[in-house]
Amino acid sequence: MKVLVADGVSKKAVNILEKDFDIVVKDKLSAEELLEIIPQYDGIIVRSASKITKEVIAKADNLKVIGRAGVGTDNIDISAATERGIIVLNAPEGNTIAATEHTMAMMLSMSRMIPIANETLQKGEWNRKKYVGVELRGKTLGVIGLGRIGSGVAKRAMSFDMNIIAYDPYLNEERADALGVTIGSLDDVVEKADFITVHMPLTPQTKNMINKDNLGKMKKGVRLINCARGGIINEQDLADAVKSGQVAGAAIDVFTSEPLAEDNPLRNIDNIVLTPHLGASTVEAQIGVAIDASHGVAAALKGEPVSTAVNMAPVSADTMAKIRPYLTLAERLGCTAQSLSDGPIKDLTIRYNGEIAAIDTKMISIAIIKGLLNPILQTSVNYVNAPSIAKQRNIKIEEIKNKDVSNFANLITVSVITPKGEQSVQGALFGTEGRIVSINQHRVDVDPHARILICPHINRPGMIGLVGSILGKFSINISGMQVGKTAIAGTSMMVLTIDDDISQDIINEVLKIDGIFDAKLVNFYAM
Ligand SMILES: NC(=O)C1=CN([C@@H]2O[C@H](COP(=O)(O)OP(=O)(O)OC[C@H]3O[C@@H](n4cnc5c(N)ncnc54)[C@H](O)[C@@H]3O)[C@@H](O)[C@H]2O)C=CC1
Ligand SMILES: O=C(O)C(=O)COP(=O)(O)O
Repeated sequence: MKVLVADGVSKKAVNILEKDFDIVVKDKLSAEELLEIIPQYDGIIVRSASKITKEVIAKADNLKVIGRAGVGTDNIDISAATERGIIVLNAPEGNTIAATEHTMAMMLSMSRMIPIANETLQKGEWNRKKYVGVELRGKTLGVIGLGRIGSGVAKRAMSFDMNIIAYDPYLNEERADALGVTIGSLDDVVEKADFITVHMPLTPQTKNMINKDNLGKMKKGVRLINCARGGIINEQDLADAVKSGQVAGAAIDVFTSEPLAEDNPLRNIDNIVLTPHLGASTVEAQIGVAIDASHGVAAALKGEPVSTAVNMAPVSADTMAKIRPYLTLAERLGCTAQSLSDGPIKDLTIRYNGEIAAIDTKMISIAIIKGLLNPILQTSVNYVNAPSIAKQRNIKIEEIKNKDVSNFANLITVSVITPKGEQSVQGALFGTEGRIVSINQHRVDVDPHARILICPHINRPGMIGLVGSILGKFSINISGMQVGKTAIAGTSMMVLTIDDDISQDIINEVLKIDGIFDAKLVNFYAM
């Protein structure tokens, strides 16, 4: 598979990905070139420069994953990607410190007028009177958006003896208390703060959140910082407020249009400090986000779940550690249930018994659905699109959890109903190894790998030999065999593990044997 590493993402990404994939690096990529080359790629890693639009996604016939080496995914059309089953993931933590420190740098350089003092001094102007700044000590800093970066800024500002007032409608009180900040409304922040810094994504709610109306309500001489996203503070309104003296200074790293447009109103105003979207631009942050994004991309391309996917049900790292061992087994149970069924599946019931019932099983159920659908569909079914494809196919899904279980520490039961009846398969984890422990009420112990041929048959001597000789005739090697017991009188279940490919003609020969009720091939390679 082929991965495009764009936008000057650190070469660490190449080091990680080149072991398993073909890598092409394009530090500078025009919109036209991206549209032209995207069909060749299975994965892409970008920063904020490349725009992965609906049009790009429409042409991305092989794309399975978009990795964002950074936080903001506003340069990616996530709903278009989700519709095509493309995983979008980000690297939310690697650049937090860089953006936090940049915000502090911007706040300090704005309040001490360092950029203009430097610029004029470089030209030979020794002007100590003109560049008298203000202290941070004792001032109130309003933090809007108290997430990773906002809380880091609050923490650092406290060490400058600033008072913090924060507005974040999604913040729980416990976290605010732990941070030791006062929580207020947006109006509180607007009216009380001497400095205001914004740290939330650009959304319909946050766009133009700071505008001429509330700029007018702020303390005269307020200073503003935006190291989050261009447009949260209306650029024209801010420029006007700085020119009128209502706002004493502003420090802006991000813009409505990047690279900075020639006619951007924030240009050429002495009290405004501008940087070209440098918040994440430290050596450490770029290495961090490249490592995180490329591990995510590698996992996605290998069909494994990704904890930083933004278009999938979110799973914490802690939950992921608990569920990871179950995922392969879950997928294989889904694949087995599909192979056992005759006709379209109408209902899928997933039962979790034992220890597993206590954990968040959402992703395990998605793995089952993925295993169930992948063998029968042309489109690749993954952790992103599996639930919606099941819905489109009118498969009713029910999850039942119960801590009670006998014989096993944990048990997953996958039952499917088709117009021809019900089929069920159970699996359990032994250590980290998944086994199929029952098929249609026949107790077995099967390592679900390669291909298995499942033959319910009459319980009489010689049946295994008859099937074995047919497979032998076609030079099919049997590498494992199990005969399942059941309470159902007179029937047994033969499960043969087969390494080679096996055609329907051979299966038809097996079906002709007197006393063989059925022969179902489960091909785990087709998942
Ligand atoms: N300048 C740069 O180079 C960088 C910019 N960023 C940007 O900084 C921003 C913050 O990043 P993180 O702290 O990592 O994100 P985060 O997700 O940890 O925090 C965002 C916070 O905003 C809050 N929020 C959401 N909607 C809000 C609203 N309507 N009003 C007030 N608060 C709201 C959320 O509850 C959350 O606490 C993002 O936009 C990100 O893209 C991040 C890294 C580098
Ligand atoms: O991570 C973010 O949200 C950023 O804004 C950083 O963007 P960049 O990767 O430096 O183009």
